[in-house]
Amino acid sequence: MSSGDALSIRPKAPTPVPLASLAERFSLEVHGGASGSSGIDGVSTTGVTLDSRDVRPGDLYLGVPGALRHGAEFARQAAELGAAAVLTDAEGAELAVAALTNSEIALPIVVTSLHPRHIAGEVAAVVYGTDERFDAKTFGITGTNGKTSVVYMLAELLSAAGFTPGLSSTAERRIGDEVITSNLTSPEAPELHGLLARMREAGVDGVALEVSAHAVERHRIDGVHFDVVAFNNFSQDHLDDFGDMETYFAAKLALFAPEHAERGVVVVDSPYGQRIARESQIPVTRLATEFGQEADWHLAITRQTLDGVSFVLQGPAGEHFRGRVPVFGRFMAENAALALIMLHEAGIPIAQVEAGLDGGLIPVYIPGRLEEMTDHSSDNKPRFYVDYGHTPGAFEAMLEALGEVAPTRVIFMFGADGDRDTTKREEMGRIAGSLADTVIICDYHPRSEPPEQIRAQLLAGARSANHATVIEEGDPRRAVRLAISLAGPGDVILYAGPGHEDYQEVAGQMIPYSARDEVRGALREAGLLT
Ligand SMILES: CC(=O)N[C@H]1[C@@H](OP(=O)(O)OP(=O)(O)OC[C@H]2O[C@@H](n3ccc(=O)[nH]c3=O)[C@H](O)[C@@H]2O)O[C@H](CO)[C@@H](O)[C@@H]1O[C@H](C)C(=O)N[C@@H](C)C(=O)N[C@H](CCC(=O)O)C(=O)O
Ligand SMILES: Nc1ncnc2c1ncn2[C@@H]1O[C@H](COP(=O)(O)OP(=O)(O)OP(=O)(O)O)[C@@H](O)[C@H]1O
Repeated sequence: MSSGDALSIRPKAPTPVPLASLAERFSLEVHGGASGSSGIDGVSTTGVTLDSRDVRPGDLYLGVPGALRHGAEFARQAAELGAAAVLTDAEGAELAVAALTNSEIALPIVVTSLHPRHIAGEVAAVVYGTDERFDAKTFGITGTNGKTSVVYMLAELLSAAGFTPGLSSTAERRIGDEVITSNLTSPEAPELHGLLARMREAGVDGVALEVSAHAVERHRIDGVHFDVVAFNNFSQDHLDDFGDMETYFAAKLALFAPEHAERGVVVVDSPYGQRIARESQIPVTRLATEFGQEADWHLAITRQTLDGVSFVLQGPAGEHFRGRVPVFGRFMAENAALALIMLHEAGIPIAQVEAGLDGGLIPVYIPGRLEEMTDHSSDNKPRFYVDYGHTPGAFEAMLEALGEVAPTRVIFMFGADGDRDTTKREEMGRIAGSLADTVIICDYHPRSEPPEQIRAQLLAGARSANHATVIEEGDPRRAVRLAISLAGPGDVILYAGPGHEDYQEVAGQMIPYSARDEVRGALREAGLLT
């Protein structure tokens, strides 16, 4: 269950780093504190974490102040798990001393005058050796929808070009063939550098990282030097955290700066993309998917069906690529094109990628993104897709894409996150009600909100469209079976939200629930899957 309770990924053979050298490099003061906390001579560290529950012996535990509590309060747990020292701020030093009172464990406490979160990435990069000494080609993608898809496209194309890819996304962290389920989309900086160090040990030489707006704004990518970063699109999401669209946009724009990356690639179909291209502090190249939009690269869709989309990509110096992805939706061609251009900008020629592909087919598999559950072995059966989309922009992109590949009817089922951005719910409902034929509203992650309250907002939006048949069925298990019962030959059922996830968060409980497994089981019950 990806509830974030897994221990973070670490290198298998870290190199100890003397605490004294970190103290000098980051101007850390040794805290005298109460009796028992010892000096730092002879102390070295082999790992970094800001979560006391994640401490391994020899770790430098970062006591970080947060919205709910100060991490230094957990210094005793860190000590009991074998931390070599605590790095925190002045307030945290007092809390750590208090937490360690009457503890037989003497733990050095070093103090920074900065916010501990603001040096976490650089400290972790030094401890793990993932600073400038990490020479893998490193790519980052930000935007509201499609980041995970682009990350998987990047990994597939890197592999075709002869690289050993590693990736970090909302769905998974992948280190060569090793796959770990993710908790946060973008892990905290210490975990990210531990992951990069593990990747280097595994011979990974091409890294694709999903970069959420939170990651940039909350220093989670500090210490990472991206060869190329990209921006794909921007629409409403996460206003619970950023408050307004301009603040959310500024968090993404901040990635296009020399302290983070060398070069950028920007999709300039939208005014937001054009703004990134204009205001970027690093050189950018532009991709347009709409005819007539001024750009360096141009994408044209040549064919699309439910089984995939074919496209042609033209570059500024005559570069030309004819390709296909086995997932429907013109935006999936855009995701592939963006990944191709990112590799090109990092000095990996399109011809080198092409040489590793069979006739331009990019055999990408993106867990829980328009992932087909049926086996479409015969066209007189309905098709069932599970997706991760949970924003108005994603709903519009998916449903418009389905409209272009003309299934007979679209049955669209979804819910909405509790305790997150509530202002996008009516719009999600309205878009669904406008573009689908039948809408089934069910529960997703209610969290601490009453599920019927969330459904009511979605229902209001869906009914305001005065178009689709709108049905309420709170239990997603029953909603899946209802959708299948309503579907006829050639119809498409699209279940948006849960994607790859294997849990449902209800009133503080993480209930095991995999939408993909549930759908496959229901399809077998209905004789639609062997
Ligand atoms: C808004 C946000 O990003 N909050 C993150 C932040 O919380 P915070 O700084 O307020 O920390 P806190 O919960 O008060 O805890 C303070 C400190 O005590 C530590 N602690 C806490 C408990 C304990 O037992 N031991 C311990 O050491 C914590 O690790 C933390 O360092 O640091 C915490 C520790 O790493 C994260 O768990 C928490 O993510 C929360 C769960 C979250 O929901 N984040 C979401 C919004 C997020 O980051 N989403 C983005 C975007 C996804 C997308 O694009 O859709 C993502 O990248 O996932
Ligand atoms: N380029 C795109 N433009 C618009 N919508 C897209 C695009 N790519 C994918 N989508 C839609 O958005 C959904 C989410 O895609 P994906 O998980 O790749 O995005 P994400 O940005 O990683 O989401 P999150 O940040 O929540 O992890 C997809 O399942 C699809 O419906």
